[in-house]
Amino acid sequence: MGRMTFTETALAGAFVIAPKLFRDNRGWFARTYCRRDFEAVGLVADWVQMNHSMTQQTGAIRGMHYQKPPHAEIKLVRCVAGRVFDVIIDLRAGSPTFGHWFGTELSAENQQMLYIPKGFAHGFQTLTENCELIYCHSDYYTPGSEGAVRYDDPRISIEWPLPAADLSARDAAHPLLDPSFHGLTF
Ligand SMILES: Cc1cn([C@H]2C[C@H](O)[C@@H](COP(=O)(O)OP(=O)(O)O[C@H]3O[C@@H](C)C(=O)[C@@H](O)[C@H]3O)O2)c(=O)[nH]c1=O
Repeated sequence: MGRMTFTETALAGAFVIAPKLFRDNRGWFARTYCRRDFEAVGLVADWVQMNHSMTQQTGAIRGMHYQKPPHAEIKLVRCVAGRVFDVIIDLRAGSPTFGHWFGTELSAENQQMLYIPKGFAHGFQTLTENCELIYCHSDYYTPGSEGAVRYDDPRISIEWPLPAADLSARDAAHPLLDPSFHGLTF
């Protein structure tokens, strides 16, 4: 049976997932989600929405986004064209890694996915032109519940691989984290 491999990151509950590619003369086939396989490692999510984005320019950053409770969501992210540096920030109140970030390369070539639990902000920087990401979400898009951390917030200090380019006006203008912010509680 072709199982994907799950590797927990330094941020507990967040996993890099590598699907097994079944290669043959035509190309390959891969299972990208299986409730049974996910449940076997304790990951339980009911996906209610899927999103797809395309980002043209190399170096572009989208993020760092989350939805506030009660609309906090689990996300599963995969890159299906190009290469991105995908980043999450642990914003869970009381987490031993609160405020820490983790980044990993997701690409159409490595077909890896990032499983992002509730309580994390997420974003990415494109490493090539024309990057496409596909997301599964466990909650509905709820505009009034959006939260964000600015990509260059000094309290987090994400090391982006390239100079930042082509942010949305909204992403460029997120306020810095308030010193009184001690995380999201559920
Ligand atoms: C996320 C989202 C956006 N939209 C609309 C709002 C807006 O007019 C347009 C573009 O939205 P944004 O500028 O928020 O797109 P973007 O900056 O790509 O937002 C995404 O960023 C990455 C990092 C994530 O993690 C995603 O969950 C999502 O927040 O699409 C929806 O209708 N449904 C959705 O689920």
